[in-house]
Amino acid sequence: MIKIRGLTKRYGEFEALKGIDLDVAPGEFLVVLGPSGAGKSTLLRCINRLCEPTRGDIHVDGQLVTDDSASLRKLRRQVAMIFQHYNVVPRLSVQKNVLTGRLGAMPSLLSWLQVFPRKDIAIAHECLKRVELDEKAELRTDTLSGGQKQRVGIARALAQQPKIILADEPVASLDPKTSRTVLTYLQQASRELGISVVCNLHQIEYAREFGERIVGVSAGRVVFEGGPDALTDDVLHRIYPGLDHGESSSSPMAAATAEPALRQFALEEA
Ligand SMILES: Nc1ncnc2c1ncn2[C@@H]1O[C@H](COP(=O)(O)OP(=O)(O)OP(=O)(O)O)[C@@H](O)[C@H]1O
Repeated sequence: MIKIRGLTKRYGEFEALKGIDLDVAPGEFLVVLGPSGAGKSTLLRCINRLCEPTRGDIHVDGQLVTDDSASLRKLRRQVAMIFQHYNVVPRLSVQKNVLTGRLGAMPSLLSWLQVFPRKDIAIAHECLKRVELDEKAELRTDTLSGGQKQRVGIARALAQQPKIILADEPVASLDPKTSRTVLTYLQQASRELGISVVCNLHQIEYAREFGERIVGVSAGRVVFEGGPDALTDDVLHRIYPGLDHGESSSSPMAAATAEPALRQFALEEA
């Protein structure tokens, strides 16, 4: 479904991606795991052309993606995005937020007027059912919890009826129980609808639990590719260089797993 060859991205003199080769199969749930600054977001942003690759080719569903407008329009219809901070419109209802996922498929006058055909309202309702939020459709989105907002984010992505969902740290702002719930909805949608998911994560235990395949990225390179069982301590050292056995009384794996919690703590302190 996605074929990436020789993907390089430079920001000025700095090379954030250093020749990535990667394939994602139809319906696959792929987790991209790596430390902060490894290049995970840049990789997703290059796939959906939010940022322009410096070198390399990306094929989506057999078509080479280029920067011409027809190619980009097609890409935007096929690829949906889920963000760490949900990117919902707080004052809009839950249903309206989900309906924004339909805008790209609607005639431009209707989308400009934000008049949604009955068919699109039915699709939004169906997507809300998938994440068990249909009863909250009429509520303002800012009345929801973080986990519920991310479920709205998933429903909005599904409403787009995409072939691919790119999820950039979708649970980084959520507690562990809510994170599992959110990832489970995403996993179910991928399985039942055959959508390929590329999901950036920091948390090793979620990568193991939800990833059918895991790609480890470190300093802009793919340093590991394999199933969850192959994610050994040695592999974790490759993905998280500098992680040393003496750093923690527990295993390196636990130390790496703790990283997002530490980051969250730092944020709360800030
Ligand atoms: N617009 C930009 N301009 C300059 N440098 C950038 C830009 N975006 C990202 N970078 C740099 O590229 C590197 C990779 O960043 P990226 O956000 O892709 O990493 P990441 O693995 O997603 O990290 P995190 O998990 O913290 O989001 C980092 O060193 C970052 O500072």
